[in-house]
Amino acid sequence: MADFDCIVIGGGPGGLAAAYGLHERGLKVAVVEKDLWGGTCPNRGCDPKKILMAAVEAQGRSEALQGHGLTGVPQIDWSSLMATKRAYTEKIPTGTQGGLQSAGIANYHGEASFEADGHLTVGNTQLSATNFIIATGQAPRIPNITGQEWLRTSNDFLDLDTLPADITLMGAGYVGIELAAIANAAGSQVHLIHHSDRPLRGFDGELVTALLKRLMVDGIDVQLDTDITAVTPADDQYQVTTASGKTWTTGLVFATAGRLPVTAGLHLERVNVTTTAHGIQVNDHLQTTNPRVFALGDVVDRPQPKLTPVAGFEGRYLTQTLAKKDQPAITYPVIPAVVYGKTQLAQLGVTPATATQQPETYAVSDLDLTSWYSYRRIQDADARIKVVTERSTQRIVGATMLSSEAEQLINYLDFVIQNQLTPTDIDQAILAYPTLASDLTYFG
Ligand SMILES: Cc1cc2nc3c(=O)[nH]c(=O)nc-3n(C[C@H](O)[C@H](O)[C@H](O)COP(=O)(O)OP(=O)(O)OC[C@H]3O[C@@H](n4cnc5c(N)ncnc54)[C@H](O)[C@@H]3O)c2cc1C
Ligand SMILES: NC(=O)c1ccc[n+]([C@@H]2O[C@H](COP(=O)([O-])OP(=O)(O)OC[C@H]3O[C@@H](n4cnc5c(N)ncnc54)[C@H](O)[C@@H]3O)[C@@H](O)[C@H]2O)c1
Repeated sequence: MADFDCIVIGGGPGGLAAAYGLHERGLKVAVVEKDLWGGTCPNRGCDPKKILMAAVEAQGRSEALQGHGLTGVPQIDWSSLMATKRAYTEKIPTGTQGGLQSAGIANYHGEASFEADGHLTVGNTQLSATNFIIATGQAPRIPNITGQEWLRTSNDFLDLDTLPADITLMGAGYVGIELAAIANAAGSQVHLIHHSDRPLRGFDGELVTALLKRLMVDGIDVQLDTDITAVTPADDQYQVTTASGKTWTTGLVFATAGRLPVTAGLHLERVNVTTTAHGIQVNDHLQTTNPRVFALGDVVDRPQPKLTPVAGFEGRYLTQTLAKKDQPAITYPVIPAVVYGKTQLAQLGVTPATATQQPETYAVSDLDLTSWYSYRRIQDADARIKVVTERSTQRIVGATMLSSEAEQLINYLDFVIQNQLTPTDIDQAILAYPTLASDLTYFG
């Protein structure tokens, strides 16, 4: 039986960060992956989505400049956009596995499961280790409705040969809103259906409403407080039925109603690793209820958002924890979150809602950016930011924004917050003008 210092289960961004880090520190490491090497983000998540989004963003920029120097809005050619995406994603699994092989990290392809004596089985191979890291991620949740077998997922959307003329998305979270933006830009009639009155609960309510309004202006049929109860085949399409009895016919229906931790098949009960409905239970050292087994990334039950940079941060943290004893508990820096599209919703640090509840501690500036040079130049009609400052230090501690530049500005503000910079500190640098970075001193 091959024996290792650490076996990482799951070859996604979190597991790989841990595996490379432990290997660099001289530990004998193996990684097990049951499906695509590289995991969700580069194969069927962030990266392929953002390749499709490049065309969406370009179209949005062009639309904004109609009557301001541009004529003609570019149309999306789905098959060539998908070919561009595939040219990227097709190389990911072999490239990722090749990287492990070149580095000398043992890698096994197959589903890992624990045995009662604590070793791991992958197919016919038995492996043992001093420590294990579970980094098995999440998978799309399929709601329990009549006709649930007809529901597609984001995995299917991101690999569609042809985009139907009409699609329905069940759930207006990150995935639902981003896929709606892509399909809408590519010419599909999109029905974005959400079961409550408030999608994206972690984000500022006013800016979420402004984002949904923009999606509706773009032609998306956004229905809130609507429960889809059945999806049934109708010729070569599907009939969607809601709890109120409303029906419509659509080309495909996608479950975008959240994701669930992937723990089935691991037999965690055999090694006394406890799970909750939200994932694997860990302490503040990412240690599970079995002291030899750790967990990180999307599969963990913790309050931080399930994002690639968070999984990578946890992988690097575990690298230190397993290589050295007596490491402090994990503490997270501020975590930026972005919902991508023609206009992007981004959030970081202290939220306006929290700040408003503590008026002695925080001040909130709600700024309409549409007249600021950076946004006027590109005719961004949505641009708005809420900046949270700490009264005692006058430092920025949080920001929520909507604009076609939000994905960039949020990272500049991340550096400002993380390094506790004041406008005077920022003024010490000469920044290229006129750019988003040269606006930084204007935010307070
Ligand atoms: C459509 C979509 C878009 C997204 N966009 C963004 C974005 O723009 N930005 C962002 O930060 N995040 C985004 N995310 C989230 C991001 O993909 C995840 O947070 C990230 O991939 C988590 O990394 P991970 O290593 O924890 O898990 P994963 O990347 O999911 O990797 C887990 C791996 O474990 C493997 N595995 C599972 N069980 C076993 C087993 N028993 N044995 C062996 N292997 C196993 C799986 O096959 C998988 O490859 C997106 C997600 C989706 C679905
Ligand atoms: N841009 C990004 O960084 C990005 C993009 C995609 C995904 N992600 C990550 O992946 C995670 C999962 O994304 P997601 O969009 O699948 O989940 P999500 O939790 O963000 O959104 C799912 C939404 O569907 C709703 N819902 C649940 N059941 C429903 C039903 N029956 N009908 C209609 N609506 C229903 C939920 O209330 C929720 O608001 C995110 O939380 C995020 O961490 C990030």
